[in-house]
Amino acid sequence: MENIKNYINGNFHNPIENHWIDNYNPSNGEVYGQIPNSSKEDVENAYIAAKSAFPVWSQTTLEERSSILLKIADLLETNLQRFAEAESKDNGKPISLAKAVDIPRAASNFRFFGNAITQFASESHESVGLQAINYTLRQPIGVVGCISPWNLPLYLFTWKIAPAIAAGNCVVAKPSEVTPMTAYLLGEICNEAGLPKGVLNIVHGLGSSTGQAIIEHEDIKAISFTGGTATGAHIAKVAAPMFKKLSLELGGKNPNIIFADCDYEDMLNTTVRSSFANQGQICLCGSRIFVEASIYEKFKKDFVAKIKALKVGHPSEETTNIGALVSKPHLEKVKEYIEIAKTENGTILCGGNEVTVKGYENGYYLEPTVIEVQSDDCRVNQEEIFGPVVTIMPFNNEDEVLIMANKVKYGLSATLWTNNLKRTIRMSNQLQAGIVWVNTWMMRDLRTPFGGVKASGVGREGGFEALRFFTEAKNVCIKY
Ligand SMILES: NC(=O)C1=CN([C@@H]2O[C@H](COP(=O)(O)OP(=O)(O)OC[C@H]3O[C@@H](n4cnc5c(N)ncnc54)[C@H](O)[C@@H]3O)[C@@H](O)[C@H]2O)C=CC1
Ligand SMILES: O=C(O)/C=C/C=C(\O)C(=O)O
Repeated sequence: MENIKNYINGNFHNPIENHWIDNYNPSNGEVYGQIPNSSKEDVENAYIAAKSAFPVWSQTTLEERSSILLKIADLLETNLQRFAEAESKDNGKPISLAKAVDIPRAASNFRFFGNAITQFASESHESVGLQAINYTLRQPIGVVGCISPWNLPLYLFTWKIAPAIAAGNCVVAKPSEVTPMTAYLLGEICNEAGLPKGVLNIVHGLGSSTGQAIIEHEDIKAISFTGGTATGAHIAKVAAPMFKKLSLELGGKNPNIIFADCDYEDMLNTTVRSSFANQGQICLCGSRIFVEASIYEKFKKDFVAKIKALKVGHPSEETTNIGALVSKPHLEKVKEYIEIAKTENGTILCGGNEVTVKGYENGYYLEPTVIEVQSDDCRVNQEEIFGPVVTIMPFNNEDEVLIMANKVKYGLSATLWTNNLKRTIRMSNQLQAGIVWVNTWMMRDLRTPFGGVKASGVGREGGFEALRFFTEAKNVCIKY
């Protein structure tokens, strides 16, 4: 059994109340370890450690902070294989993906913010004619909370932690209870890199107990959260009366809009990825595919052929394209949507069934599923499924597809395939999304603002936006 512990003040602890949760391996459905279900007292201990570390950490020079973050990045890279294996086992994702994307990006998060903090500057304003000068300080907030989901476990956990500590805060962090393993391993790396005790504290447990204790804590002054929209709404409700700073990165139901004038092969290969990467469990996946009518039948045939060729298999096999879904309840949720599609006159063009992988019969495997829908209003086209399921339907013109693209409650990302420059600009201006990719998908430059509009969230992560979130601006006005 691979049991894990809380990381508080640089040490590893069992939960005070000795409550534990089973940790499942999605590839075979077996319990392979236990994780703490931490209580309010554990969160309080984490908070006390963070609070004690803050006076020194917040005054540590930028060079010193930077060098520790860069060391963590190096150590993650040195331990790539171990972390990738752990991520794949905990989450069900193909090990090839964890090795190529998840763990390298976690290292990049630390390296990026280790460098960014040395370039972060604030503004000054000369009040001309009033003989005064203003300068703005950007001071760390204090103790902040970081709560992350299960789909990109270490990738998203570190996307929050790295800017928080780079900016001089101390952190109480909680990874998803469904995928806690790499966050646990990160504690060891932080100690080895020389991160002072208490700067980062990691408490494990359920959202309703451990997570709730973090968001309810009066002195945890900011919460950075990625996860479901309903959870985000709940966090906003709890945090608002305490005037906490909030960054909420929530769900998506992103349109992938394909015009006939695109580079067809590039579009086709990228659309396979944007539909099914990570078993479709990325908030940025293009789960609603709209195709210009003149190429619809050709696209349908070519796309379905490519999807049928994807290999669903054990995550440890290098040839696997689609691994296991993260949990049994999640598999059941996704299957339910496939049934809903049938009642809505959707046509299952391929997939739709569970897959039995030899030797791993109890794993949570599902075929990548393409559903042709009759209308953009149906539930499978409106609700976040967050699994290997996409819908496709044709459109006739730009105005029509723009209306359909925007007619959902979400507004995270949109992908546009076209070589028409004027159309690109027109549509990018009007798409209701925080991120628009044109002729690409999930190309990430960590300096850019990242986040959504409408029910996809509040605030932006990435680059200096994240450093601004994790600091308070204080203006100083001096009359001379
Ligand atoms: N990145 C994204 O956009 C994600 C979207 N989702 C969507 O949300 C749906 C539900 O998935 P869940 O695993 O239930 O996501 P969730 O939103 O419940 O979990 C995300 C994180 O929030 C924590 N959490 C839950 N309740 C909390 C509370 N009351 N206070 C503080 N923290 C809390 C969880 O423990 C986890 O660490 C998915 O089916 C999917 O549609 C889920 C995960 C990631
Ligand atoms: O690349 C990023 O910074 C983020 C990617 C994905 C998510 O945030 C998500 O799936 O929640």
